[in-house]
Amino acid sequence: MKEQLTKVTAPIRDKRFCFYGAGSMAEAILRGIVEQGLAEAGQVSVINRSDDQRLAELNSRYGVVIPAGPADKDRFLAEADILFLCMKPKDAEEALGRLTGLSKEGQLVVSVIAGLSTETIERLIGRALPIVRTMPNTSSTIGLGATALCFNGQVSEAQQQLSVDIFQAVGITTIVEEPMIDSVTGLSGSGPAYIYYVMEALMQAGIDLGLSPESSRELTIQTVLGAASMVHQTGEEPSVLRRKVSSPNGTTQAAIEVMDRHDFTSTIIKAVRRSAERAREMGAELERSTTQ
Ligand SMILES: NC(=O)C1=CN([C@@H]2O[C@H](COP(=O)(O)OP(=O)(O)OC[C@H]3O[C@@H](n4cnc5c(N)ncnc54)[C@H](O)[C@@H]3O)[C@@H](O)[C@H]2O)C=CC1
Ligand SMILES: O=C(O)[C@@H]1CCC=N1
Repeated sequence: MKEQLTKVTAPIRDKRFCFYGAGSMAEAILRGIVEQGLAEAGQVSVINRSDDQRLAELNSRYGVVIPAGPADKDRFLAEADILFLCMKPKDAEEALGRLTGLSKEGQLVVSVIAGLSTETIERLIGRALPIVRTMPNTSSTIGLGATALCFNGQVSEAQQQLSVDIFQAVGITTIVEEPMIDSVTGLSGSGPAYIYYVMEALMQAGIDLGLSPESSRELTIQTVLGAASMVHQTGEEPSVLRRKVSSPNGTTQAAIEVMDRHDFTSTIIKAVRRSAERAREMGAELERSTTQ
């Protein structure tokens, strides 16, 4: 893996961005672009299938451009210099089919769709285009996202840098080879949900032990925030920090022994592997269903 440490340097003033799909990932990224000053809101358009209220909401929050009617949707798609594919995998075939005949030479396509390969995107659109496949996560919403990117052969160096700049506006970025995107999906794409799941369990445990729901919630949040920040700020390995919490024959050791007896580590590893495998399956299903 090659780390990308480049931070956003200059605003992009000469490009039009279009978000095709207006859900949580689209909002996370467009918010970063606008609020970090990477582009003016007037350079960013967003379209979805049918929920006009959702588009109005995005317009009022960030000032981004929304369509006045169906003709605008096609115009935004056709005129975009950078087109973000932000629909669910199940909607990709229909949505990408609409781009055939609309997409223009050299238009940069940036996909966040889990499982969908650059090759399948190119085939569904029906022409050779520069395509960036990414796997961000929902923490992009608050600028703490983790995004992996890979590029097909048509993406120029300037377009690679531009893509990195965009995702740097909402967190950290890493460039990987395309097969690794599925692994990233298993780790950091789905990862926030694993941590939320652990938090749900911790909160429940606190309540079971007699704490109020409010106290249990606050203590859980601060514990997770503090632990992640400790790893980040001290640079120490989690295993080292864990040992510092664990006194011999003390309370932490007693808890970890319970986790070990229930295969905590191997359960997490299996879960991440299954998520990555599911991403591959989803890609293969899409490939199969769209070539029949
Ligand atoms: N939610 C997450 O944690 C992550 C999601 N992803 C990927 O991001 C993509 C989007 O996910 P979410 O934002 O969570 O989904 P979402 O369900 O919140 O949003 C999907 C959007 O696509 C639009 N859409 C669907 N079909 C369309 C069509 N034919 N034309 C125009 N718009 C259409 C919908 O109207 C909706 O606005 C998915 O492919 C997912 O794999 C990637 C990383 C993390
Ligand atoms: O669950 C999913 O399929 C998407 C991809 C990564 C996170 N959420």
